[in-house]
Amino acid sequence: MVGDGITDLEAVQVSGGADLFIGYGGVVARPAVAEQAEWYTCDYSSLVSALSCYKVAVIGSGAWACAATRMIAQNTVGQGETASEFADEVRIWARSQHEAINETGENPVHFPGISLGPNVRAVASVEEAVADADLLVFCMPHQYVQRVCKQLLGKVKPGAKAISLTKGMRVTREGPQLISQMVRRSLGIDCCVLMGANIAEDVGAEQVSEAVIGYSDLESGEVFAKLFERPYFRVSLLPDPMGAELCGTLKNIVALGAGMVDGLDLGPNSKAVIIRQGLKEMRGFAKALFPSAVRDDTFLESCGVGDLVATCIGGRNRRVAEEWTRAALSGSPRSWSDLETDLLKGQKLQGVSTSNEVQEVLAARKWEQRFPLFTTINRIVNGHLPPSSVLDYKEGSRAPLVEEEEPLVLPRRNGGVAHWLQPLAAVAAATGFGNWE
Ligand SMILES: NC(=O)C1=CN([C@@H]2O[C@H](COP(=O)(O)OP(=O)(O)OC[C@H]3O[C@@H](n4cnc5c(N)ncnc54)[C@H](O)[C@@H]3O)[C@@H](O)[C@H]2O)C=CC1
Ligand SMILES: O=C(CO)COP(=O)(O)O
Repeated sequence: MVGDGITDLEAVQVSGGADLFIGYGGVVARPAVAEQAEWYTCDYSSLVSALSCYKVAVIGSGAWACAATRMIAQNTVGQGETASEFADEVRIWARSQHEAINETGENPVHFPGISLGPNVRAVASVEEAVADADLLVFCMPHQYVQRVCKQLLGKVKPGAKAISLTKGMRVTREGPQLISQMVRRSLGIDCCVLMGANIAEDVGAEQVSEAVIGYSDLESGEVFAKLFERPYFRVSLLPDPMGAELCGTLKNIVALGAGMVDGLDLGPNSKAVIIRQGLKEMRGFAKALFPSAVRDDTFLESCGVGDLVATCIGGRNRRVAEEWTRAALSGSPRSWSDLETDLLKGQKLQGVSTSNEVQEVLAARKWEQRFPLFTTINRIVNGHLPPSSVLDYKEGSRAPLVEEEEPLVLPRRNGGVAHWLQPLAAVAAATGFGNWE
């Protein structure tokens, strides 16, 4: 309800009345109305543009979701009052941490010690988060996105735009499906991607970082670039959304290989072998899936070589794979899920399930030997080869897959029967990684 009289104020009723009263003082200015109205304006054009400014919802509240929310909130704070492009408030869907975020301003579990911003409001329900939002920022571990999309069917504002910060993919009966494709298909809205070398804690500490926004619709890409760009966060637009998203997804597999190299106590030369071959297979896989869409240059951007290097040096996939390798070599193997719980404290490991998903595609298309590093990492992850095989990836990709009970003949360099691989395979098989919710 918009009005200028005291009786107009009374139109707001809990049941059956107006939800909100906007006081208008452009013709007659009444002090009592100005005082009691939830929102008061004397200027019609600022009212119209304030009503039409973009409302933002972030779906997810993990480490990267919190760092992203913080950047967005820095860009939108105070904008609503000056009737600019974005509404001041940023809503974040936080399943279990909403009360803590609203009370303390930070997520004490996933992103402790970093304030998200005074204009951030956390909600417990994803439906409430997206209710009247124009810009939806999807940022959650990839295995949960499909379930959330199903929950949001019919709940998203028509004409809303989305962007996915999630790194991962799904394999359906029809073949691989990127997260942005899933959002686009299930919710019927445009979906860009933001990908880059973006370790959440470093972005939260405002260390200079860069990212690309992969877009199909330039107008959407430009809106999201304005939403994210900060002096410490450099955003460029890239007309190759699929290439960018596949880079972000596949580098998590390569980072597992880099962690294995660290667990084997090898140095930078050996890690460079993994990074170089990994980049080659990332490009090969992306171009094999989408030959006419994926561009070579994409792999030289922050989403490509940038993210690959950052994750192979400082990412969670690298860290967990290092510990997994050390445990395997010590003769007391630990499962991936056990290490995830222990080391990541509620954050999620994406590389193991992504490796299994990508391997499904490689097996279905008989591409295993075209992608020897991906294949070898997958066999190591599942306990069919020892971690030391990671650098012998050409041989590893040729090694026959064996049943868990059978003795395993190692690749030539190591020789002999891997007696310790049997418990390792059992531990790996018990991970449950690759299960979608
Ligand atoms: N953390 C990082 O440095 C970066 C992460 N990414 C990517 O962003 C995506 C999200 O990562 P983070 O925000 O770091 O999340 P995270 O790894 O910190 O995981 C915690 C999140 O998972 C959610 N979650 C846990 N169990 C759930 C369930 N059963 N159903 C629904 N949600 C559940 C939690 O609510 C929370 O939002 C991932 O795809 C990741 O690869 C991308 C760049 C950097
Ligand atoms: O994607 C990331 C950095 O860009 C983070 O990778 P991790 O999940 O391995 O930490």
